[in-house]
Amino acid sequence: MERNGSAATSTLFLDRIGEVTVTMDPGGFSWKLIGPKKDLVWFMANIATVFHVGVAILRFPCENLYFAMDQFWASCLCMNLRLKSENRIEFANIYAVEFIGWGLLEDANGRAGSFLSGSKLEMYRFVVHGFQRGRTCGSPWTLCEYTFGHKDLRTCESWVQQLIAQTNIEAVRPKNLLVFVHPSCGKGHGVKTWEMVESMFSRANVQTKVTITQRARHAYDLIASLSDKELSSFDGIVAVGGDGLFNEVLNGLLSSRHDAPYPPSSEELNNACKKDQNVQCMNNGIMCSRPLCNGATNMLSTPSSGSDDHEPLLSAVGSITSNGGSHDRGLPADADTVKVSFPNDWFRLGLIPAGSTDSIVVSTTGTRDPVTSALQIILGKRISLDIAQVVRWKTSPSSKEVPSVHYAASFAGCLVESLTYSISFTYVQPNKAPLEYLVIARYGFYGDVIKGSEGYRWMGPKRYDYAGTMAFLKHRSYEAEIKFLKTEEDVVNKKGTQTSERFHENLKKVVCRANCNICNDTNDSADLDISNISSQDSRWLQYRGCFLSVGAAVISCRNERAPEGLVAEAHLSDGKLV
Ligand SMILES: Nc1ncnc2c1ncn2[C@@H]1O[C@H](COP(=O)(O)OP(=O)(O)OP(=O)(O)O)[C@@H](O)[C@H]1O
Repeated sequence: MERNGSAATSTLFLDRIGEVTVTMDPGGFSWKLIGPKKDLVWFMANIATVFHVGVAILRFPCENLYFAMDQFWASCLCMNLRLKSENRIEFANIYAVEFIGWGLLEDANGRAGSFLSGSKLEMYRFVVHGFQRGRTCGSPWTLCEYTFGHKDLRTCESWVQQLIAQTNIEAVRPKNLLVFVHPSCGKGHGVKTWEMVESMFSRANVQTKVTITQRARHAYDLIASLSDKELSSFDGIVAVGGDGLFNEVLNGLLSSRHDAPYPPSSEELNNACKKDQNVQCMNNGIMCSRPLCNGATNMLSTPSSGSDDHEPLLSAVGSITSNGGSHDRGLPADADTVKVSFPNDWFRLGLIPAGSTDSIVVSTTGTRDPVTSALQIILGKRISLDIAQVVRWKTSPSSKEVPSVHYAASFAGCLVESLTYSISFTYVQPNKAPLEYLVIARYGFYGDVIKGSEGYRWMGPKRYDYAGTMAFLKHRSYEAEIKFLKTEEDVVNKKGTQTSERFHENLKKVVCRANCNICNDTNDSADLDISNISSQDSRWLQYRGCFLSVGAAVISCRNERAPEGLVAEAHLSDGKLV
């Protein structure tokens, strides 16, 4: 390899193209065909184009000859296009570089042994595995590869080393991942989906420890039972499946490792209300005289490193504390003393879509493509993902009030059961939300649809349509009271309406058709009782009534700074979180 300033140059052989001059610069590398061969190939390619069109028009009578010529012209035409468009690749578009040893390369005509060079093309070879990004944001990425060769082993090794070093500069790529594959997700293609992308991980030297799940909560149990030492030996966890498997992974990870305080229970809220004379209790007296969820508003709200990509998948949640020492990820050499907690900015979560709806993947990558997601995981792309913490305070007369905590990246559904629960739903917004999210905790219709759909998994994704129709035909409504905290800096949608205003407007449209207790008890003839909870803090609104579904939702818009620490509470009668 020769050096010319910051650029390195070599003469290599490019498979199916010929001898090329390859030049590496700070952003990528490019190649040019050498000498007369280029002209010859260009000449042949252009002649081929003309003949191909001509032969197609005349419908040459001899079919075999026509076919042979057709193949030849087509390959020349294809090469013509490749020569024009693919003579440079950026380091950012390379996901693996592999040395593959001594062997044959093909010449420009696809033969091992060239009529152009007259020699057998055997040499040391390395493959550059790259990809082309979709032309529009949200279109899938496609794989491409280039095999280069040289008779000198050292030249090849030197190129491989330099290319690997360059491709690792842009982002810290994961080296060791824990993978969970749900075999019966979506249309039952979980394992096939993993097999499709598995070789990409091995090519890129990413170790994977794969578990095919045997049952629901398998991933949850395994992750929750990992010691800190075991967990810290991985750079992240990848789910191959749908939103449900991802949420299982998320909950297994955060259940014991997310230390933020819970939002206050309804009991605490009541007490706080009573103590504070200055605060006026309204409706059922549920109110708060102090800022709600101080601790919880810090959860997962650590500012993202500023390196959030705009097309990525991986989430930066979690933190690690240690007693000093370091290796490449900042973990101590003596990992026995490692304590893994969240949030931190090294542990990643990844999702390769194979589910029925794949809403998390679509909302983060913009496309539902396993190859694109696998590439983004390998490249170490990151994005902060909004996570909702839902705390259920069990308030049945016979039981103590025990908080049960769930985390949701898409939505959390609740099932109606005989016990009465009070649920505090806390939504915490990361400081920066570069993509569009809708995070919802719902009770009612959606919970029933999800429960109903599980029995029809054999239908594949259509089970949701079926279960949805059945739930709709039952025509239930669900009683609830919701408290909603408006934010200082509310999200304004494209039409200029604020999220909370729209929420308010939507609620006013709800008409009680179920003759429910809450609406019957309401003195006002309006279907819903919508009031400010506190005259002191007009940001709190309370809604009482019956709903098709109950939830709290925030949409953070692409490239807009979203409100921080938005908190909503839903006190549900007869709800069980699923
Ligand atoms: N081997 C398994 N057998 C049965 N259920 C499983 C298994 N592995 C995981 N599960 C459960 O199946 C649920 C749904 O899985 P997943 O989300 O992967 O697929 P999906 O429901 O088809 O997709 P989506 O959530 O996108 O609609 C998960 O919540 C998980 O708990």
